[in-house]
Amino acid sequence: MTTDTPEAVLKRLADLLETRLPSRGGDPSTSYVAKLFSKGPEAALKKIGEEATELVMAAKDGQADRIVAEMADLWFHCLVVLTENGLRPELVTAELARREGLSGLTEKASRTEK
Ligand SMILES: N=c1c2ncn([C@@H]3O[C@H](COP(=O)(O)OP(=O)(O)OP(=O)(O)O)[C@@H](O)[C@H]3O)c2ncn1[C@@H]1O[C@H](COP(=O)(O)O)[C@@H](O)[C@H]1O
Repeated sequence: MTTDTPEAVLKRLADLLETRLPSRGGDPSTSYVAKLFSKGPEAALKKIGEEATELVMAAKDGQADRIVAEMADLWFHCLVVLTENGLRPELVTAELARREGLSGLTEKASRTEK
């Protein structure tokens, strides 16, 4: 298992995904990610739907190794979508950090009060 922090892994992968963008010369003939980008934004969104469904099935079966593998596929394709939109995983971890200590129930109540 890697000793990197999860954030370091996500940042490194995001850096790599950016090099696969058409604007950075990503080559669909040698790169899965460049090929996905070349198909347009719908392609990665479709993969997210597929991977989410596979994760649900793995979790229902309670198989730890499949849950981890399917979650990795899902996170990976979510990173692809972030990259396509010019966004970074640091924005997502910052948003999660911002929510720390704020109960989902409290947050929901504040929304319905508005
Ligand atoms: N982490 C991943 C990663 N996880 C999953 N995948 C690919 O995502 C796809 C998952 O789709 P499926 O399980 O549905 O398999 P499939 O039927 O072959 O997929 P499709 O052809 O239907 O899309 C597979 O092709 C996996 O190989 C990934 N491909 C790449 N990466 C990372 O992205 C980097 C850049 O990849 P390339 O752009 O290919 O060099 C790599 O070095 C890795 O770090």
